[in-house]
Amino acid sequence: MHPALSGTTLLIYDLDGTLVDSLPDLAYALDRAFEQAGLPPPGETKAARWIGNGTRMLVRRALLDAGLALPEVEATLERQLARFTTCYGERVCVNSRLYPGVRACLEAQKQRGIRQAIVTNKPGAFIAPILETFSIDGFFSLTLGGDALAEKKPHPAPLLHLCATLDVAPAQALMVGDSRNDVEAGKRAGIRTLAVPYGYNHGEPVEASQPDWMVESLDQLV
Ligand SMILES: O=C(O)COP(=O)(O)O
Ligand SMILES: [Mg+2]
Repeated sequence: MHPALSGTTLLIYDLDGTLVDSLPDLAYALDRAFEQAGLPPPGETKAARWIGNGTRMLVRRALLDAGLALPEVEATLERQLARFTTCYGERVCVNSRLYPGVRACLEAQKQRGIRQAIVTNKPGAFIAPILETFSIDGFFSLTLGGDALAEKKPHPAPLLHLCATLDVAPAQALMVGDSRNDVEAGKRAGIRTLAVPYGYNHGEPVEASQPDWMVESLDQLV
């Protein structure tokens, strides 16, 4: 058994970039929303660097990249976010994929009796359609979206809220994520952290955040 699992009674997964490669559908929706606004579609490569702090931040970063001045960004942000939300809602999980090893990892923890949960910065409404598409919704005791609380990762509040709700001490939980937001949130919550290198971390290696462990894929937790 991987050493990160010893003493662990709750695995908290990040969603985008950790369990699911959601970039194709996120980028598609962003491109369509920008076309509707008469702006150039940013494309997948750029979108990959902007994912991680929720959809409002994704759209905000894209508007800034399109060359809009700050007051213009602030003035159009809500309308552009609404366009994006509609486009994404229509096609949440068409070209998204589960990463290799995810299903086996979920099965293995279930067998071990380790509870599993999701804390994502993406809005909660999008979680269920994605989990249902891959038939993995039954593995999780609880899921928490980025709009559930006032604070998002890297703030520790969502992780602490989840632990309190499930009555698990932070020291018995393990945060599994792809980005500095996950590692920082875990550290600030007193939760051990494990990171995967294949997701979206603003174009930087997640090792720089010094997670307690790195694994190439979640197969290593089987
Ligand atoms: O929607 C995002 O920006 C990222 O979501 P995540 O927290 O699941 O990586
Ligand atoms: Mg992520």
